[in-house]
Formats: sequence, structure tokens, C-alpha cells
Amino acid sequence: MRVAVCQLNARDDRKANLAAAEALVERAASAGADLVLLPEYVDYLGPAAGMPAPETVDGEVGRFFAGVARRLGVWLIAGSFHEAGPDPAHTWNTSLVFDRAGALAATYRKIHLYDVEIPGRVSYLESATVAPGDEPVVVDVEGLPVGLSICYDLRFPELYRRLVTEGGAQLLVVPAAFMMHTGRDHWEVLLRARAIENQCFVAAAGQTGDHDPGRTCYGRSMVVDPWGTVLGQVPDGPGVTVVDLDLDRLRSIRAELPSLANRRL
Ligand SMILES: O=C(O)CCC(=O)C(=O)O
Repeated sequence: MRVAVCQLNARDDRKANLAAAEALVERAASAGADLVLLPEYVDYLGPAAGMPAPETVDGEVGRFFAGVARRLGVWLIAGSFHEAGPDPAHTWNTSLVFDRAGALAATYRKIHLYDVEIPGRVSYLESATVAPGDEPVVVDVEGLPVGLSICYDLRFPELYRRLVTEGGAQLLVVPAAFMMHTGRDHWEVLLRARAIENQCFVAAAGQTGDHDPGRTCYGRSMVVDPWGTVLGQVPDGPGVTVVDLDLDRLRSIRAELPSLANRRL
């Protein structure tokens, strides 16, 4: 299974964001990727006032990515987008997975919302405008069980443990828009920890650079193997990294260092 993670700088122009995302998926497909991952809020990352009306799963954004997956013949985890939520004041932060034919294979709504106040650094109240999901999701990608998550979820190891122990996940994906302040100290450490403790591959696609208004994202999208080794990383700025997942390596790590099997709680 060849996996690509795409790093993007989405801003306040949805049409331009979708075109940029499509160009990255094209690059990944021409490098032979089977499965392509985009970042969180691939559709829009700008001022709330200018945000296009949120859509249902089968709206313009969903249909756009279904068409990209079908045209390029890849599995596509379309980062996340602003889905019309349970009431007019709240959206869902939703990840859609399309198969090679462009059929919707899974939908995951971000469970943990980023409500953080770090004076002078980060002030974010995601729950003011986003409703939480409540269902962990594992999707079968041609025999590979893939556990879904979004950004802040990365800080909650119990979600990933469930994806692995109940859902059998072997690849964990993290579309994200991690901010610079937390990303530079926590992003890689958390991704490698989730990979090591769950003996899984982890693929994480981040937003990069400045977004309106005054939000700077860390980027450093990467793929990590079940030993915690970084197999590929996108440098600063938009780009793609493509990595082959060696599932025999996952099996031998799980057999030789059976920490998943040795759990007592
Ligand atoms: O956990 C973090 O530091 C960043 C999370 C975040 O930016 C998000 O969930 O949107």
C-alpha cells in the first residue's frame, strides 16, 4: 500500500483551496499512491464571516472530492470540511473517505474539540461553532484497516487504542491544522508516540504557513512506522510525501515486541 500525505495552505477562497488540493492529489496519484490524505479544513481556513455556507456530505465539496478520487483512481481521505451541523450555530468537522470509484466509504466527525486558552499564544473555542462527533471509525481500504481522527484528537490516546483494539486499525490517519506554537513542541512527539504505543503506521497531513486571520500552522506532515521511525516528511510549504507501507514490518514488530498483546488494562 503506497500512501501519500499532502500539505496545504488553505485560506479564505474555497475554490482556490479545492484546486490546490486537487493538484496535490494529482501529484500523489502520478507518484503511484493508492491512498491519499489531505489536511483538516481543506475547504476553508479563514475568517468565520467569509465562510461559505456549510454543506451536507453530498454537497459541492463532497461531490468535488468524490470526482477527484474517481478521476485519479485513488482512495482519498479528504482531510476535513465544514459539514452542516445539528443546529444553525454549529457545524461538524468532518472527514470523508472515498474509494477508487469515488463512492463514499466512510464519514468521521471530529470527537475532541480544540477549546484552549494559552495567554498571548492561542485562543480557540472550537465548541462555540462546532459540534463534537461521538463515533470512532475504522474503514477498510483494500484489506488495510484505517483508523480515522482529526487534529486535536491526537492528544487523546484512548481514541487510538479503541481504533486498534476494537477496530483492528493498522494505519492511523490524522488530518490536521496544528498551530505553530503547539506544533513545534508536540506534533512529532505525539505522532510517534501514537505509532509506537499502538504499533501502527501513522499518516498525518497538516496545514502549513499563514492563514487568515493570524493563524500560522506548523506543517511537517509525515508518515511514521510502527517502530516510531519517520519514513517521510514534507518540508515547509505545500507539498506531498509518498511512502510504501511494509505490513510485514508491522506484523514482525507486533510479534517480537508484543506490547499490544501484553496489555493488562
Ligand atoms: O492540539 C493542538 O495543539 C492543535 C489542535 C488544533 O489546532 C485543532 O484541533 O484544530
